[in-house]
Amino acid sequence: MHEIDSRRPVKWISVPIVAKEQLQDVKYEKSEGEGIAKITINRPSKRNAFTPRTVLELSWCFADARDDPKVGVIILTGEGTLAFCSGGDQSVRGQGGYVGADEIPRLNVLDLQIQIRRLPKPVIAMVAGYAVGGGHILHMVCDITIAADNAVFGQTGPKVGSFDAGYGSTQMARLIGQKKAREMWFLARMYSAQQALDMGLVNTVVPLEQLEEETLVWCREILQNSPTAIRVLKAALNAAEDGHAGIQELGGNATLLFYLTEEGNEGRKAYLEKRPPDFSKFKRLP
Ligand SMILES: CC(C)(COP(=O)(O)OP(=O)(O)OC[C@H]1O[C@@H](n2cnc3c(N)ncnc32)[C@H](O)[C@@H]1OP(=O)(O)O)[C@@H](O)C(=O)NCCC(=O)NCCSC(=O)CCC(=O)c1ccccc1C(=O)O
Repeated sequence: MHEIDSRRPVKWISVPIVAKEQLQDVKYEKSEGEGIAKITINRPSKRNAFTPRTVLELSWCFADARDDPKVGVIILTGEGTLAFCSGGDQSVRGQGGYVGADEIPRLNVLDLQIQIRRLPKPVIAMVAGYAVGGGHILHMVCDITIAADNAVFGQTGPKVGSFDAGYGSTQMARLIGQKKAREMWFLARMYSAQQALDMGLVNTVVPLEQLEEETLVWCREILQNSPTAIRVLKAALNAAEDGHAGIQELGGNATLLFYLTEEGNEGRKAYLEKRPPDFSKFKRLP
């Protein structure tokens, strides 16, 4: 039998990181003088269906919005009035996932869902037209959904041979309850904006022509409130449902806040000054 030498030396090859490129499938905008970022899926001829490339571009934009200290709230939307997003682009679906230029099959929208969920700023889905399949899940993982009166919501997975057994199922059940979630997935029906509002799937419904105006009102109201309070509340609401990952997210916020205190800095300073830390002046509050 051929012996494998598991102690053989390794050869490390330096790998260049691909730099971010021009956006093709997504529009990324920021409001002048205000802390609002808008990310728009820009494939209206495909009802804003996403490919691996679209998802990658969305991820770049969300990362930028996360890192920009001037941004306090992010809008996710779709180009045009016919669709927010119609889910994975079935024309690039291959064996084992959606296939892009690199020919690797991916389900990278799952990473995007996590990125939105964990982003420490509110993400508002601004939905006109269809939010179906993976597009429906994207709006569900956003913190708030503002729907136009022409919005249509639904899961098509069981019709096209797909399903999301992650947030697409569990978060849906948290939002609308187990019975309704089973109905939505098993029957794969479409629901109007009003029905979605009645189920607790969206926060409000407004006339299509007022969609952006109303979304901006919500954004501006959020921006008037404490960013740290909102950040920790988002993490707390996630933590109750996300197990260890949720606690880690909430815990990260506690560490961040501690790093901002004199007590937290005393430990760091003492280490760098090669002296014992003096925590005696810090109160032990009840
Ligand atoms: C959205 C519709 C109901 C809109 O209907 P209508 O307004 O009549 O427009 P059409 O004429 O049907 O469409 C116009 C044009 O767009 C093309 N198109 C629309 N949607 C898609 C799509 N998803 N993929 C590819 N192409 C699409 C359509 O073919 C037309 O093109 P022409 O060339 O003009 O003919 C309706 O379009 C519709 O039902 N669309 C399909 C919805 C759907 O089934 N989506 C896929 C669901 S499965 C999914 O999203 C999986 C996602 C995923 O990656 C995933 C993986 C792992 C775990 C979880 C997930 C996850 O779900 O997130």
